[in-house]
Amino acid sequence: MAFAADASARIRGAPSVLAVTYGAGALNVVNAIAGSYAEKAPVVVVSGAPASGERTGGLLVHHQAKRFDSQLAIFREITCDQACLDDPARAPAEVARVLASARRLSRPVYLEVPRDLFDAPCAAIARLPDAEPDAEAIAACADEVLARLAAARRPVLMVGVEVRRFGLEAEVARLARTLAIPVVTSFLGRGLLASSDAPLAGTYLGAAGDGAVSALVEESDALLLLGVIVSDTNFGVSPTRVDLRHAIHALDGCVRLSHHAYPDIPLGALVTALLARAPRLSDARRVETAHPPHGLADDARAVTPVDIAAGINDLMAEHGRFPVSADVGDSLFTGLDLEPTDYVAPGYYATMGFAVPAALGIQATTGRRPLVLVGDGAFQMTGWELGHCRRYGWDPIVVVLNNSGWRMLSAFRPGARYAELGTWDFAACANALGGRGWRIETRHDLQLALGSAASDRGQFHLLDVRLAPDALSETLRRFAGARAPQATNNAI
Ligand SMILES: Cc1ncc(Cc2c([C@H](C)O)sc(CCOP(=O)(O)OP(=O)(O)O)c2C)c(N)n1
Repeated sequence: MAFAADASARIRGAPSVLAVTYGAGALNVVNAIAGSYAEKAPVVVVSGAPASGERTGGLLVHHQAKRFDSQLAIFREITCDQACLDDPARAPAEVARVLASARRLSRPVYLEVPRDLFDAPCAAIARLPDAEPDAEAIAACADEVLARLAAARRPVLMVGVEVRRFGLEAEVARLARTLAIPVVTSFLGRGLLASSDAPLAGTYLGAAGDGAVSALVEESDALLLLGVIVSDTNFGVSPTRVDLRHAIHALDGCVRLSHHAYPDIPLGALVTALLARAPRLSDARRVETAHPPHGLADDARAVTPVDIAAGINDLMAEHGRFPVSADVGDSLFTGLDLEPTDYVAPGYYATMGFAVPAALGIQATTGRRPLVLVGDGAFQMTGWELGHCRRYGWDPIVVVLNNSGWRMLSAFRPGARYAELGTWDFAACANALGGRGWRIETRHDLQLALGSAASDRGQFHLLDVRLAPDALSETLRRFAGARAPQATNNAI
């Protein structure tokens, strides 16, 4: 359920809490929290630990892997702040410090509580005030950024995940409108500014994306990256296409310009300073990008990923926007063909198993009915969490892209036998888990199942969509084509 806590933090834009048991529980969430760290989801991990006296009793304690502090050492690597609350007198200040780090950096944190101290009395925990940034440094930084943009012939703004994590979308849309320079989103920032009138040109996917958007970014002589994680997936597998020496990169509270940097510049303070002095630099208009697919055909033809996107877009046009959680593999790329909606997906850390528990976290903490896009391989890992739905009244609509294998891997290495999974009958399993299962063979089946699921509340619906092994999304085809011929096993 660590993915559930992660998705809840993402979609609410606020920290979530994950309580785990020492050892087997805490170490079981390491992969998910590593993904939270990589993609800046502020999850507060609270773990039990051996009682103070047990550490000197001479016995190994059940769940202990190596040393008593091995777990803390592991979580130091995947959280931005930590505390072991073994002294009630110091605990309030330590918890306040750790929670302030989670808010300031939008990254996971770790609290460990010896089991004999869980109900030890201690003083109230005061919320630490946000640190005051240096106004002079921020002004100097904003002036230099704007001077760079004004001197450029082709300035471009790219917005990324931190704009969402720090709730800056409205301010950044205003900044984009004021500067009137072209704006694109990174892969992880997809959906940002979608409902604004900012001069948005689309989502940058490098060699795998829209050629006009890629040209805008790659030919820019002043690329302002606001809150963008510079990774291979965000830069379309080919970082060499973008010369970051000409870029201005604001991430993790630091602004880098070519070969120098301004430390301690919170993104919100930078955006405010830019807004206060931004001139109109161009006359860019919103670019009408290719409209997401609609109009799922009602016929007996086999389903393809673009049909799934069209069917979901039709459904949202009729029933309103669902929050969507997508897993890695072609689910992630099919999600790019959806109309803009709240969308959580591990687009950079790219772990499998995220989407189903993420959907449960969304419904548990927002009350909204989610829609899930997940491959058969990823469903095999965590799809069984759907068994919790009946007890809590959750009713996600789960679309399984069942192509009988790890198609994202075989797209890069055709014929790889390790990618073959056989065909599992997830529809039959759904009924046993307390939901309604649909075996989808044709586009008619898909249209019927989506409409029925949307009209039936109170139970989850699992649409087991049978796809041909070579039925890939256009984006995955381009991604696979974009990689060098000696593609590695690890797709992204
Ligand atoms: C926990 C885990 N293990 C392995 C991987 C590597 C991997 C991918 C990453 C990206 O390297 S994509 C992928 C296949 C996913 O199969 P499925 O869910 O059926 O989706 P599809 O058939 O659409 O590919 C794997 C195994 C991963 N991302 N996460």
